[in-house]
Amino acid sequence: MSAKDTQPERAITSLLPIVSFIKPYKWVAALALFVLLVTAALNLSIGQGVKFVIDSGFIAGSREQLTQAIGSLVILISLVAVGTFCRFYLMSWLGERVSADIRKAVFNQIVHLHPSYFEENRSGELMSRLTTDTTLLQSIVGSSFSMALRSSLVLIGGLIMLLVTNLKLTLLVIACVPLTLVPIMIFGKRVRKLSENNQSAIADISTYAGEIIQHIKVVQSYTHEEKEKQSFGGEVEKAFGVAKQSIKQRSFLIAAVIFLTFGAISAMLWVGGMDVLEGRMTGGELGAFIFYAIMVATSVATIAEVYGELQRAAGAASRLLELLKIKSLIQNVPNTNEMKAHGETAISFNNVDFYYPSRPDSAALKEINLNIEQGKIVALVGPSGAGKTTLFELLQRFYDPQVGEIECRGENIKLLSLTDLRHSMGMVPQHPVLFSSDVWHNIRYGNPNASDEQVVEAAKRAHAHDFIEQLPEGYNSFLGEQGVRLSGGQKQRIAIARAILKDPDILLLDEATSALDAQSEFHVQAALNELMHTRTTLIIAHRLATVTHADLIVVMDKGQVVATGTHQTLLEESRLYQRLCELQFDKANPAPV
Ligand SMILES: Nc1ncnc2c1ncn2[C@@H]1O[C@H](COP(=O)(O)OP(=O)(O)OP(=O)(O)O)[C@@H](O)[C@H]1O
Repeated sequence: MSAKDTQPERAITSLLPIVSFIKPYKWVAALALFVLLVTAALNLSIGQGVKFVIDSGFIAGSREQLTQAIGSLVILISLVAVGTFCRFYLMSWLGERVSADIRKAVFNQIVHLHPSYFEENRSGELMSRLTTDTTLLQSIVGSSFSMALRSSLVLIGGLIMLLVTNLKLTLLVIACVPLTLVPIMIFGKRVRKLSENNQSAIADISTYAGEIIQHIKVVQSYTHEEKEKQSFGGEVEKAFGVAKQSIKQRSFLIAAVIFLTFGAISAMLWVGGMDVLEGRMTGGELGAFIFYAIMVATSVATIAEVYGELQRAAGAASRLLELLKIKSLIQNVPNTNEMKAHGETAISFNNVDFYYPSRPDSAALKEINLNIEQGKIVALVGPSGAGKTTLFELLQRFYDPQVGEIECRGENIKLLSLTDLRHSMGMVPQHPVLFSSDVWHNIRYGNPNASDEQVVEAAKRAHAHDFIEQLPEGYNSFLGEQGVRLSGGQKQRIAIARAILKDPDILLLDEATSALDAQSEFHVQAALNELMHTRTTLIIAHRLATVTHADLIVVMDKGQVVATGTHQTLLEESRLYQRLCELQFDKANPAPV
């Protein structure tokens, strides 16, 4: 979201929905508010203590009364200290608790969102919402809000006490209040706008750095280090520029408030001092008055400072709540149907047209009609960009087609529960994803309830057990980002073991054996054969040699199915298939007939 999208009037009110996150802890919040009220009252009563100390102690010249007055003051201050401890603890606890809950809610929301959402929104920006934005809210609930409330209470109480103590001086103070409010309004608004720009500039930085770190080898092999340093430097400087403007406005805000409030106090001291000299008020009254005036001034200053923070948090809150409001485009229907027991047709595509949301004008799939029988091996072949992967994406309901329907065992997949549908399918992608965790975790991802024995058994069937045993710590070795490096074929076999453990009815293979050497290919192919056994299998075949024995080969081109048949029939009937074969097979390596 850009700063432009946020309407100024949404400022503080956009924090309101946070209340629903505080609700579960309403007793903690109520107790914290009660303590806050009591300490604010106690704070104010210190002023009376000051008056008592001056008038009864110093002016009256009585040692006894001075001791008594100081004693009461110490008790008061002790109570304030205890109250402050409780307030601080409860409020901070609430802040941490609420931000933890918001973080969880945001993450829970993100994992269910439709994949196309992530194409439109950069991961760096989402990360910054999870971390920076929630941290801002934590400081709001945990401290800024209580500071604002406490200061408001002290401000009101202080003004009342001022009125009680001396009307004329109070009017002087009150006349100065609008003077302090004007800069708060002007600068506060600017601060809020700039802070939002700042947030999104920081999100840009982290996205940029994340991408470079992820692709560091490409950067180094093209020797683009200097260029990337410059570009990143540019991004950082841009963020600094925005931050600088924001700092300037905030500094102006604070300086103006301090100057104006303390200027007013000086004026008041002068007027009050004159009154004491002329006997119109006691020294204690002036002491108490100054005490209250300082409290009022600091409250106004605190509110001014916190107001800017509240505005920043309002931006964060509106971004987070916007994210929480997004409905996944892929949803379960209210009453999902049970997936039928095995039928003759495992999967069928009926007149399916599909356009990616980012390319609404060009069909990625057009008029797809396809029947895939139970237990058969079906290969999808065709030039790059033909729509093979897209077919897999639709099957798993990462996207829904705009026209036509897809059936799984005779049931429209939109009417099945997403969990049942995805449970029935196992995907082995071309570039398997490993998590930064050990081998156990990575294989067990296919079935979190699997025992160690079952994991090892799956690894053996995937021809992965031997190389896993040779890793530095065997099955306990860390894979993924920070872990040991695995070869493409090894990663593929871990992914196959994962799929074996999932034991799906329908297997989706994005075959990647073309990238492997003969030895790895042999192992991966053997593992795949083990996996395909007794299942309905769809293979995206990049190398025709591996699928010549498929029960059905589907030839795709430009989003359409242009021919279907066996290797032999297609060799006779499909020009495109012939051409693909000619490109891949030669005399030394002839096509099987
Ligand atoms: N997320 C996406 N958003 C927009 N267009 C996409 C997206 N993914 C794929 N496409 C486009 O859809 C078309 C089909 O792509 P798809 O990945 O299904 O082809 P493919 O046959 O699997 O190709 P390859 O063999 O190279 O993997 C292509 O034109 C591609 O550019």
